[in-house]
Amino acid sequence: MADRPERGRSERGRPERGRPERGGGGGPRRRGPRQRSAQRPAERARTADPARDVAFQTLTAVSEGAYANLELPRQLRRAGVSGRDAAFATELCYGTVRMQRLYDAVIGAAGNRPVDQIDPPVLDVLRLGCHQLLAMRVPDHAAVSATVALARQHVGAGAGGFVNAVLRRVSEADPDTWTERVTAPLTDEVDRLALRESHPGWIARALRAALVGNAAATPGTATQTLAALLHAHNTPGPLTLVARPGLGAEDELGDAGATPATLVPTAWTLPGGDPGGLAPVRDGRAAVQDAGSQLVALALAGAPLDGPDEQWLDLCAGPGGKAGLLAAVAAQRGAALRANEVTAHRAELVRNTLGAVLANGGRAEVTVEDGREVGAAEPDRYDRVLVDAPCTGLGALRRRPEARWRRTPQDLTALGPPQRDLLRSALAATRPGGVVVYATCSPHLAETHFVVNDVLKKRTDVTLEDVRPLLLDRAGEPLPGTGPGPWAQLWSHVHDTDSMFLALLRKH
Ligand SMILES: C[S@@+](CC[C@H](N)C(=O)[O-])C[C@H]1O[C@@H](n2cnc3c(N)ncnc32)[C@H](O)[C@@H]1O
Repeated sequence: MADRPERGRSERGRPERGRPERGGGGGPRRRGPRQRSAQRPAERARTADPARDVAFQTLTAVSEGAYANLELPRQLRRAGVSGRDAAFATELCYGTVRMQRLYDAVIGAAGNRPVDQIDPPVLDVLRLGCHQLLAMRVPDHAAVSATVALARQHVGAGAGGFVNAVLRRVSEADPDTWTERVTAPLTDEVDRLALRESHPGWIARALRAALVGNAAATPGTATQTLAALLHAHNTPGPLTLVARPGLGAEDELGDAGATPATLVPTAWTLPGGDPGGLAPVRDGRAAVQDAGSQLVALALAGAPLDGPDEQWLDLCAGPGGKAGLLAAVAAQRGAALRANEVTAHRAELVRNTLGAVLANGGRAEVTVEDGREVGAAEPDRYDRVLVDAPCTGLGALRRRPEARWRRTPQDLTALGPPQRDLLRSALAATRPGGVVVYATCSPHLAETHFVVNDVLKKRTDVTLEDVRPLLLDRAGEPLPGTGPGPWAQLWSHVHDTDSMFLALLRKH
């Protein structure tokens, strides 16, 4: 059993972890006076507890290229860890991966050596120790001794001694002092902020440009707003479900304790627990889906249209989240959805997602083709087309803890041409009078404004329309804070969604 105090009770006046103040951008939590371990080394555990072991094994797999959101459930199952221990392992693992850059700076200072001179497994153990000491409500003595046990079990007694020495030094100062100490040498304000909130500098600068470019901040307020956005990436988001319309999931979600989200008509918020255990999720009438993604699908479905409204296309559909919602709405209107995906195994996921709509009499088919060729193969055919383009995912960093360390500026160079080609193909596949929604789960200007502007350059047959009136909350009111138009940018720190971008184009 992992050591932690009762839920909701703050240790030594520490704020509730995982729910830091918004907008403060304060990095790790502020804490009261330190506790020292009364344990002698001989009394310390020699093997790690299962929850910390799961976090360590997951971290090791993530360092080797695994995705935390896929690896962690596997490790939890393997170790038979569930309930509160699973929640502890999840926070420890996700938080450690997210805050890695800051913790490495702290470890380097406390260990008096650069982290690239520390063996990777020892470094992983130290990072886990830092997260317990600086951001979780784990008493210092428990954090140190349990983490030393982890080092002994997985690396050896010598590593245990080193981990003990470094973590004891870490425990001698509070989180704010450490943050101040390691960021002080940096002279640039954005660099300091990036380290404090544990993001690569290039991502922090790109997000700052996106905030200004979408009028979500002025050059004068950009750094403060950026602090709120980066901080949101380090804060677990709500557990949001979609109730696919017309499939009767709503009552069951309500019975299971979910509440209707105000932001989107189809969204429900689950206070906790395993959504996979709910019957409507198991049979595909509902699913876990970010509210921003739901808004994108509903915006496409809600765009006004003259003439026929029968053929809908999702050009890049895998793994099928938006296709699932589109198919349900299309079925209510007697329209058919074609969900296309270039990767066969992702197309299979789309097929699974569409099962519930098909079983209910909806019309949807899944195709496996390069979306860049669909426009030439089927010109002027579709009434509504979604291009949810492959992108860096810089708007979904809070849901993908390791993504910020994997992405590079070169990804933007590689993604630019297919993003443009897919949008061109979508326009070719759209009938005159039909609409295309171009969307990304990234606010990076190179994947959003620049793509749409480039494709529209020299084209007189396509107009960019204001998409903001199509972003309606549950009460039917337009969402505030999405920018000056005509496109819209959602923000994690404002809307509590992924930072999705969407633009509405109409072909004439
Ligand atoms: C952002 S994801 C789409 C997410 C999806 N709409 C959802 O809501 O679940 C982009 C998808 O585009 C696919 N893709 C990449 N290049 C493609 C291409 N040339 N043609 C079709 N799909 C492509 C990727 O495999 C990936 O599944």
